[in-house]
Amino acid sequence: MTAGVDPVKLMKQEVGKAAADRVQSGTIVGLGTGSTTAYTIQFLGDRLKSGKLKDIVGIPTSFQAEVLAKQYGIPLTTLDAVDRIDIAIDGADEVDPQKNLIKGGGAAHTREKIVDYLADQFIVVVDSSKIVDRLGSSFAVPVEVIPMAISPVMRAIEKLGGKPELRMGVKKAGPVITDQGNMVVDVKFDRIDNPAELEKTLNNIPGVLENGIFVGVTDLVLIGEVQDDKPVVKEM
Ligand SMILES: O=C(CO)[C@H](O)[C@H](O)COP(=O)(O)O
Repeated sequence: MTAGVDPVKLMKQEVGKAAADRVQSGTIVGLGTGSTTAYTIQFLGDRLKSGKLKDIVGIPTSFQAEVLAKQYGIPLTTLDAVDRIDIAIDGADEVDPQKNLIKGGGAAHTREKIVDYLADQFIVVVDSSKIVDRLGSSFAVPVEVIPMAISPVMRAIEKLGGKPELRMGVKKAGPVITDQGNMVVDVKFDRIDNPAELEKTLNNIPGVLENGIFVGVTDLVLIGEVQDDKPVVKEM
């Protein structure tokens, strides 16, 4: 391992690069959000610049992804201009053995779900700490809520047995505001037995825009691990 370099950062870099390696010229690419996909976006930009990759066009899943794509010279388009996405690459906060996910650690799960679900191939990039036996083991479920509905939604979630907490800003007074101008409630459940059912139940509460449970959509998970002091990428 390179002395003094954070091993998690190295794993994220390696896995971000491995995902970028799977993108082919002439494709429409969903660009995920977070610190891992930031490396993918950077590597895609490098490849375009060197000519190894040609004619890709990106669809960002957040303002962060859009800014990074512009910084690294990736041309962008919108869902109004294309009717399909070839490949989407995105991070996750938890991955279970069925490749179901919790996402939304960066409050971008609504746009991420739209883009990732539209892709012919959806690749998830994570470091090994994100792999869990059961969703909800360590991460709360992010739920994007329209601001005027915050109180009734939090009450409805409590009735479902969840412990909701309004996500607060860091270096910003008050709640986190999403790219859509909404708020995020992080919901801890004692145990999630049926992620597919919980995903639907949460989305049925009036005022909820989208939650961060992704079921049955992941094609491939690339997992960054450290082995013999070196970062390696495994597939699931
Ligand atoms: O869902 C997300 C943002 O809403 C991210 O993909 C998720 O939080 C993982 O981020 P990171 O790669 O920084 O660990």
